[in-house]
Amino acid sequence: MINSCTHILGFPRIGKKRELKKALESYWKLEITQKQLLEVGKKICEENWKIQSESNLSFITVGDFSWYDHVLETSALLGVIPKRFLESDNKINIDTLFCMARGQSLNKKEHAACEMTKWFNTNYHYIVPEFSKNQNFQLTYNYFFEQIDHALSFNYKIKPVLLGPLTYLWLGKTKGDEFNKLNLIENLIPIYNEIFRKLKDNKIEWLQLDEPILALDLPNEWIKKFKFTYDNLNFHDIKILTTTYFGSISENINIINNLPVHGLHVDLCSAPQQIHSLIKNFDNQKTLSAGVVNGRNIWKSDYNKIIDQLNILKQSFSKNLWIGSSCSLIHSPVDLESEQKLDPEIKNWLSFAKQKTIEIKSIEIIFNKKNGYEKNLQQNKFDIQSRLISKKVINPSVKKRISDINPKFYHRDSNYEERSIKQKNLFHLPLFPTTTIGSFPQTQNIRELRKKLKEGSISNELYTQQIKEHIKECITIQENLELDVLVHGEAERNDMVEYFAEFMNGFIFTSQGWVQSYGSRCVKPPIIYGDVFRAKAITVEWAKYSQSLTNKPVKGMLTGPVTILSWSFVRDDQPTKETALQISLALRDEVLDLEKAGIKIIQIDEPAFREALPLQKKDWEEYLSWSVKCFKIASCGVEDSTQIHTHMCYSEFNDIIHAIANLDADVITLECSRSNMELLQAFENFSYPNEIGPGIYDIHSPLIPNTNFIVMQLEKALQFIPKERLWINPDCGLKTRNWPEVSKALKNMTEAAKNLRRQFYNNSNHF
Ligand SMILES: Nc1nc2c(c(=O)[nH]1)N[C@@H](CNc1ccc(C(=O)N[C@@H](CCC(=O)N[C@@H](CCC(=O)N[C@@H](CCC(=O)O)C(=O)O)C(=O)O)C(=O)O)cc1)CN2
Ligand code: MET
Ligand SMILES: [Zn+2]
Repeated sequence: MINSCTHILGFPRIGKKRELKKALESYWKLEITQKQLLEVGKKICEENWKIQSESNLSFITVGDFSWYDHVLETSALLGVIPKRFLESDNKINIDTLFCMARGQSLNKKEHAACEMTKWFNTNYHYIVPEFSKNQNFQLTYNYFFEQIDHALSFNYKIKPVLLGPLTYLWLGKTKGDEFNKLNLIENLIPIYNEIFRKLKDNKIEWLQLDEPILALDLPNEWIKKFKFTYDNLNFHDIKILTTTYFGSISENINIINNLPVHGLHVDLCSAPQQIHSLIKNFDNQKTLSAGVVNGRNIWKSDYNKIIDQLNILKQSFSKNLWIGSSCSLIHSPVDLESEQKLDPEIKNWLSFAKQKTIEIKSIEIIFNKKNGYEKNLQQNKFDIQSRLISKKVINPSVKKRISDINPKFYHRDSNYEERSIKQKNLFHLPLFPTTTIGSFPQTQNIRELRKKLKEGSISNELYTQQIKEHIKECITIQENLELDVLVHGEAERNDMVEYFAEFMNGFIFTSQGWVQSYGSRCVKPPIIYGDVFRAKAITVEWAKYSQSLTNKPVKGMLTGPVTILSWSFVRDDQPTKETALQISLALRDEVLDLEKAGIKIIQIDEPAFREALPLQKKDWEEYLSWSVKCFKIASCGVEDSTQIHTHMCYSEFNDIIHAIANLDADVITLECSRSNMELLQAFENFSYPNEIGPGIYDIHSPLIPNTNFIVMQLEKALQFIPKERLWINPDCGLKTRNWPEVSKALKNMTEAAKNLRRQFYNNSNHF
């Protein structure tokens, strides 16, 4: 019989009821002790291992838990702690991690948080390792080994997981001096060897070493370093499973064959076509782990399809063919059984992390025709079929509208130069107009109101009235701060994607389907199961009300099509771009309704625009062609004088600057404060034609930027952006901050704007 070990690449660590989130936030507020926090973490690990053990997986995956982020956890393990976060005794503990992630403002000096960015093409964010030129690596933080001891105390057969050395380096950034971080590999190898030795002491048989960068278009020097690195690693007889995910490794297969590792994991969900090159080229003496259960969506696996794939692989990999999840399950919600209110028909099509773990074992049973397999297979066939024939999915009138789209839908009447003149005459904004990105603090008070509305303990009328009070206060505060373009603050929104989805047909919502976004912050991605359309106006009443409170322009605030799509669980029964077009039309309806209601500035956020870019360049053009078109379908129906803003964050924009320009938004506001305005270089090199508001302070940290700092940031920005086209704003929405922080920070921001205007007015003949 085939040795088909079963395993997952990682399990969600937030807990079934977001226990970790709650514990972390209480700990940061000093409401619980560190001991209590550690206890919560321990319980979650135990629960996760129990799920894997009860599913009879061959291995229990250990080391996937982290307090804030697994890359940060790896930095701590390897001793990559920027000096500013080190105490005099050089000791590190979980508080060090939290300071790095959130910025340090203890009783001493304030230190900026480490940079945070998107994990490959997902909505998960990791803390970017910071390397100094003579970076010293050392094992100083023991938590990885503590997890292993903890798991071993239950006598589980475990498979620890660790980020591989090259992927770890790839994810980091050099700070200070410019140097090639790849050269650090030589210092890093001994530390990994020390880790392997310690694992050997624990009698570990297999180690999962994640090298997902093998699925990217890697520069040659990085490819070459794989052989060198792995030849110099001393695994101490531990078997290494090199894990890849989110794409195909076809291009790098020969490199992988030559590495002294014992197995390879591939993601057959994101890149099923690589199966052919694996059969042709992958060394069949090694173990192949087939990632067949999709960690990135919530649909029940189609066992028949998967068994077909496994049967193809069996012909070549008859000895060691493992069955696993495509990637870590951190990207899917924890447990479908927590959902009590889902439409039972649709619920039967779904599978969350716990169910996926069970699916992996079922697939193994079917594949090896073990006792009772037929019943399992029959039931699955029936469930898959029920979705295919369901009347809930298809809507002919949506299909008709899509076929009616013509080029007029995606072009503004005039080009930016002409539009900008009309807009300047309409708004009379000062030089360096100040604005914010949209959301203001989502206070406990606001969330409780919504909770009560959901439970039915307050009426819709009362809810609306109370939210209006919050909006009013928010507008007053912005007027007092002398901001130029106001927002309503998004108090009525649970989340920028979930909120819009709730008003569109074709979506359903979970009540506990949380997925970690960063640190303690989670999102509850909506599920797109059918054709999407907007039944009625979504934001118009709120926008009209907000605009009625002030003479300054209030931006209408929408989430863009690519972002709604990317931050939802999407259909796998039609091309993604088809779903994207449907969402674009729904948003176009909303944009036009806002304009009709007298809203003259409309922001369409696309923070996921870059994240959704395929990982391999060969797929970029196809993506960019439909994603740009979708944004334009949503935005281009308006008059020249209506100003379209967009906002993007947490990404590197350099490589897609052309596509960003093609969106033809009148104004773009960007996150770039944690990366110190670096990315503006691209906007200068390319001479980005429209207006830009580079985020001038980091809203994800509780630290308050002072006026001098902001002026400095603006001066940096002015090196890249002409003064006539520079806006001033924070780098993202303010919903995670509290009011005292926001008021102080924005006060300093508007002060900085005034300082700068004074400088320019003094130097100019016009004033
Ligand atoms: N979908 C999405 N992805 C994104 C972002 C985003 O905004 N949305 N932004 C970037 C990441 N940034 C993020 C910033 C903040 C939060 C965030 O604050 N999430 C909230 C949950 C937001 C939410 O849905 N809130 C619900 C409330 C859900 C809730 O916790 N309710 C409590 C009760 C209320 C209370 O007592 O606090 C409960 O049910 O127990 C609402 O407002 O209605 C959290 O983790 O705390 C998430 C991501 C990139 N990806
Ligand atoms: C993650 S981008 C956030 C944009 C949204 N308008 C906000 O201010 O929260
Ligand atoms: Zn943002």
